[in-house]
Amino acid sequence: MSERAMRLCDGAEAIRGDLPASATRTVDVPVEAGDSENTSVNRFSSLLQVREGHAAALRAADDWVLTIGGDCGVSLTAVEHASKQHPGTLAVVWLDAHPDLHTPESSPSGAFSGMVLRAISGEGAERLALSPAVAVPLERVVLAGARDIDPAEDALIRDRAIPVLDVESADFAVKLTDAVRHAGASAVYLHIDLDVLDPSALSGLANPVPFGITIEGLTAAITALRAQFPLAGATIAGFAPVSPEAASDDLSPILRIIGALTR
Ligand SMILES: NC(=[NH2+])NCCC[C@H](N)C(=O)O
Repeated sequence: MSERAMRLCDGAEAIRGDLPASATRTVDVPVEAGDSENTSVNRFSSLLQVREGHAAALRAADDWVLTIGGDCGVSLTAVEHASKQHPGTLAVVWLDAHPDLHTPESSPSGAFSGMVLRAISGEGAERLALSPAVAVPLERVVLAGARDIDPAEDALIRDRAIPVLDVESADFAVKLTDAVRHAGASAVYLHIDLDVLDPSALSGLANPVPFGITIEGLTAAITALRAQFPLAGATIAGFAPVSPEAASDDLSPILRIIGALTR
């Protein structure tokens, strides 16, 4: 396993340790890197395998589900599940330093984590992109906190007029609820890559990007959204602590985010 993958596993495990065991299910991720199967997507075979295990775990759920990653890729199957409960009316709010809007062809890295939102919209990566019945089209996507944007993503954002909200703006929470309402959604899926946070808020970020949101700003935005829209599901991804000690220092801010989602 790569060092990055190991840190993401340790991070998920650390969060799990603080959650009620009866409400938690674990989806195993293969330790071997997996094969690209002649696609331009790294670890393609492993992604399909995790997708299957994740879908099976979600089928057993009878309420909305909080998926803890891992990297952002976990939102693919999680949003698919939520979209089945809200066909044609789900909005996705992508709180992330990255838009993750690549196709395999435009991706600079081949990492699926940089393609997952495009796949959720039903475009891009073949055999991973959601089918038309459950895809959430880009008209119902709101980006918040994206500030590490590749040129191909920037072109798509302009071309399809996808809203990109500045998390440092004083009325961020109001702009966010307005944007979701404008998308005509009746329920919202909240994807949170922890790198949406300012690097000063959390030490366990794989790729910290300056000028992110504070914990207070993030929890206030979550609370504002939940006051106006039913939550269809949520993801917390990208927790990559360098050591178990470092992980425990970060748990209190992460538990505050989980509190805002569930309380
Ligand atoms: N959500 C994330 N951490 N995404 C990382 C994506 C980085 C870069 N844009 C890529 O596609 O490789």
